[in-house]
Amino acid sequence: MSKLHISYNQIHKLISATVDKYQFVENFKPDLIVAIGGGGFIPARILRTFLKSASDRKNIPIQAIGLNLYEELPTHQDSDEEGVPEKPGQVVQKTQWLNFGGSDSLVSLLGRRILIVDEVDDTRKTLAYAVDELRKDIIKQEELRGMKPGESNTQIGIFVIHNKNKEKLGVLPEDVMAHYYPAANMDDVWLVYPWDAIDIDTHTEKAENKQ
Ligand SMILES: O=P(O)(O)OC[C@H]1O[C@H](OP(=O)(O)OP(=O)(O)O)[C@H](O)[C@@H]1O
Ligand SMILES: Nc1nc2[nH]cnc2c(=O)[nH]1
Repeated sequence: MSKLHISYNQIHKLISATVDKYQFVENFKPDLIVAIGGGGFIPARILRTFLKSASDRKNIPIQAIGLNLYEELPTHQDSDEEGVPEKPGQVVQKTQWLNFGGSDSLVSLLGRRILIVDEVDDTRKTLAYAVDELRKDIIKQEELRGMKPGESNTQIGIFVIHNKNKEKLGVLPEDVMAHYYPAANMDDVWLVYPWDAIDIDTHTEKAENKQ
């Protein structure tokens, strides 16, 4: 599978341009970011900078969840190659989730405009899983408050740096797709992100040369 290196600068500028392009501070008005780790953490933090600057409001809180689908492919032991493509596993593994519901609850989801952030939408399995689980939590919280499902009018939107143009294995509900904001739409190549680089200078050079 061919690869494309992406630099920190390219990511930063893409995120900035996307906030302007979709005007989603005005259109979606996110008030809670849920970052899918590990790849969603750095984009979420950069995005928060531009959301704050566009809305002139205080920082939007970022909550973290951990989901894992991809497995490393075996490489030669003496290989020092970076950014080796991985293959998707069968099921998404939940390694970390939101803390809510009990008396020690940290996050109320009800009535929020939740923006899920990840770096890449590939097969879409991870995003579909995240939305599904989040919706279950919203319904649980509504039940706890004696509300019917959907009564709290909690909204979910999605921001990704890269969406790959390909057949998707995961399906997102229509109301979520209405607030789906990819910074860039890409061919189906393996994207090598700067946080996976061992040698960041070589990585950045390749990214600048569109390699
Ligand atoms: O659209 P999909 O095919 O579901 O792939 C997208 C997911 O794959 C990567 O996660 P990974 O499982 O590699 O975990 P990581 O973020 O910790 O690297 C990436 O961060 C997305 O969450
Ligand atoms: N780094 C990286 N992780 C992924 N997870 C799913 N697709 C990709 C990709 O193209 N690059």
